[in-house]
Amino acid sequence: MKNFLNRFWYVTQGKHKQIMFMMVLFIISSLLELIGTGLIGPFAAITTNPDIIESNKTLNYIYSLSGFSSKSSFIVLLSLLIILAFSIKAFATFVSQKSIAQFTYKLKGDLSTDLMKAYLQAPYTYHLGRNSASLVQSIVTSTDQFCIGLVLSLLTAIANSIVILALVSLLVWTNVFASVGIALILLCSFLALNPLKVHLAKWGKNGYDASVEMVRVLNHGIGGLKETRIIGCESFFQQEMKIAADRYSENMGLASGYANLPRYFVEALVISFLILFAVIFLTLNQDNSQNLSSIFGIFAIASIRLLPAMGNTISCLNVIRYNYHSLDQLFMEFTEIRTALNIGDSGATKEYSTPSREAASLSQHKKMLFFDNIILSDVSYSYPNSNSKALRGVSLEVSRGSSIGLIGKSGSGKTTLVDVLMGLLITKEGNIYVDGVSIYKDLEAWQGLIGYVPQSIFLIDDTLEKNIAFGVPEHLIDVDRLESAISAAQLTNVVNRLPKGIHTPVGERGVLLSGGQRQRVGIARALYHKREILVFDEATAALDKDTENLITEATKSLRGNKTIIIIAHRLSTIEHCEKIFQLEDGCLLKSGNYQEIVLNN
Ligand SMILES: Nc1ncnc2c1ncn2[C@@H]1O[C@H](COP(=O)(O)OP(=O)(O)OP(=O)(O)O)[C@@H](O)[C@H]1O
Repeated sequence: MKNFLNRFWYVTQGKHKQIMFMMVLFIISSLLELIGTGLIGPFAAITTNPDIIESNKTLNYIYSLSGFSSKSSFIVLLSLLIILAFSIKAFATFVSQKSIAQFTYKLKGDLSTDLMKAYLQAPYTYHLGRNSASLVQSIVTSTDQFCIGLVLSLLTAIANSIVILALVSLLVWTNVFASVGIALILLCSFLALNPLKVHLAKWGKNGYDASVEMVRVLNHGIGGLKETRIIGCESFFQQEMKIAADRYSENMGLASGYANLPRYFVEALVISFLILFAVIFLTLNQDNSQNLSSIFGIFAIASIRLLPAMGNTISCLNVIRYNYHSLDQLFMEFTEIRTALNIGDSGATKEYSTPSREAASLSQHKKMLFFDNIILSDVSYSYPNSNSKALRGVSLEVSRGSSIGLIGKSGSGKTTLVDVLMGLLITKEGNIYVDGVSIYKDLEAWQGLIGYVPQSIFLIDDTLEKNIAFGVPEHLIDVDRLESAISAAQLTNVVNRLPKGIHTPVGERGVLLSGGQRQRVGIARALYHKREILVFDEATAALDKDTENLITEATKSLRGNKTIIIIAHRLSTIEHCEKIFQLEDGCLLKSGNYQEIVLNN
């Protein structure tokens, strides 16, 4: 329980005041419920026999205080009080229920946004070890299960518990025997049904895992649709989806089906007890039917409100149980990410300011001064999950405005070197200087200088314009800058041929564009954001000769203006580079111009 509360408090940081406010609302509505229900019993007794007003001490005292001269006027007052209490109670309950609903849905929105922000800020190595399906599940499903399943149920259970407590106090005051009987029934039911909670938690967790699996299978099968079609392995993914979906439906079906069992069980027992109690009371107190009608008045109302409240609370507790893992999941996500953010990348010891990515537009990134050169000094790097070094003591210099090529066998460390250079991976050994200043002094400003064109460009399912001005809100897109980026990336003809020009949607992951066009969109994107340093990661490896030439032309035209770093498999793409660095097994093997490195070998 303590563990649950600690985690709950941790995950709902910043919402505690609202939770307290709702608690106060629940208490007020419960007190009104108590007053209203408490008045029904005496009211029933008085209407049956008005003489009770004089014979009952309390009623007689209130009657004399009220100053009414007739009992019928007093009964009218009593009925008005009851109507008033129930009306105010109905309003207070409505307000509290509304606040619960608004609070939980707002909480879901806030948690999803916080998670997204945290994932975006998390070190790159954090993502190397995570499956994107599990991140999607955390943002979409865990927050849903936590807020709608757990928090909503918890608040409803607390609200109901306050009502139950108030009504039970009323019952105890009315008839101890009946109340003790109900309490015993509840205790026995709890003990009998307790083992169910273990199963509910297990079913809930299995259902969640199965839904993560479903997203993973979907990503694999549909994400790689071309390969899936050509290889003809649709049935494999269908089968995988069926297994995950069956597991999901079986577990979630059991969890939600059995969550209501205790409710119906307890309701049946309490009703049976009340009927038996009435029969026994009548048999033993034949002469005291007025007292019985008063007791029954209270019991009837209490049953109308108490039984649903009890049943609802029990159901809520069970819903909490099968959604409990979502609290664990979110707690783990937030602690892991916060730890990762605090220690930086793979426990890096360098001090640097954590990039804050809150700028509305990437083009408004602050930038580091860069007039002279970039120097990598004795840089080594090991991936967190690996014992061997992917880079070993690499030192090199890149002058401003120059074009350099990185070559080497597969696995020699080219991508790692570029990732370290871009500040995605943080070195533990060595340093990187820009005009003599370490990039780790201000990584965000350093990254503000870099444009990255990977082999496989990530395109969003939106217009060409938004793909080029990636991350910039539509109303802030600079049309002139967009046009010159399109022209420099040799995309003008492509745009002219598109039915809606730059406003043409490119399809999911750019399926409506060819490989070479996608590549050039990547270049235009880097240019739009006015990056000084352009990094091409095997940008031309998968293209035909003509398209490759077009792209090489585009990069050539940038010579002198931009500093260009190209990872290349095709040596023809780096012919125009001033300097070529060859890597082998994480070390810099040699460097020189194209003649020295390529032609002479
Ligand atoms: N995420 C990772 N975790 C652990 N080791 C990795 C990771 N990524 C790469 N490596 C290892 O680091 C070394 C360098 O890999 P890198 O991708 O930088 O080579 P590369 O020269 O770019 O290869 P390619 O030309 O095939 O892309 C390889 O031994 C590789 O196995």
